Amino acid sequence: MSGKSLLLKVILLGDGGVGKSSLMNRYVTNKFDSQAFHTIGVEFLNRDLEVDGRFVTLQIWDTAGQERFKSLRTPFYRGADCCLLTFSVDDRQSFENLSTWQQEFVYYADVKDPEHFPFVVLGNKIDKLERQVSTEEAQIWCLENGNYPYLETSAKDDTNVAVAFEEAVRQVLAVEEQLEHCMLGHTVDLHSSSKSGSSCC
Ligand SMILES: Nc1nc2c(ncn2[C@@H]2O[C@H](COP(=O)(O)OP(=O)(O)OP(=O)(O)O)[C@@H](O)[C@H]2O)c(=O)[nH]1
Ligand SMILES: [Mg+2]
Repeated sequence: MSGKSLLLKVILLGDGGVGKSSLMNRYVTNKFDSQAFHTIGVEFLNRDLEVDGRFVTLQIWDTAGQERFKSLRTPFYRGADCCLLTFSVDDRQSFENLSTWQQEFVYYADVKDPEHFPFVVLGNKIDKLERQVSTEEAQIWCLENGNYPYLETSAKDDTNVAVAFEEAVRQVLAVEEQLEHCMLGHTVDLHSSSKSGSSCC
């Protein structure tokens, strides 16, 4: 087990009102406000956690989903280690906008290798009785758009909230491990006469 704490920046994106601030506040302060105000620009909170023996400080960046705040949020995308694409299961439009959010993130964060970037998709407000998006179609979207993990959450009931942030950490650590593995592979190649090497990078 490594004693060093890793600082990871995760960013919550998605339409206004889907529950991004509520998820962050539930996770960090264990509070829920049924009449939360829209976010203006960005806010962030930190939380320390341990995942699979690694100590991590999670820096959670909560962004304003409303279109009029676009120029206030996009400068903060750079340097994010993971992006949580969030929609609300009772709001079909917020689900249909996931691709737009994904593209906006890749563009403004200047992601060099979008295919391997760790996105996690969250379907929030599963405590609501009337859904407009089924679990199956959300899973299909995730499968077809990059094989992203999909989690259904409720910031109100505290369902899967910690699991969602832990999954974000796992995704980042998995990419990091893959990179380390590739670098090791290349080191071995330098001393090898064989042309066959690791192809994972
Ligand atoms: N029933 C239910 N309501 C929720 C849940 N999460 C958030 N809400 C409510 O939905 C509304 C919007 O939540 P916010 O967390 O402010 O949404 P947001 O995504 O941060 O919105 P912007 O800041 O405008 O981007 C608030 O009234 C919350 O109380 C949830 O899991 N279940
Ligand atoms: Mg907000």
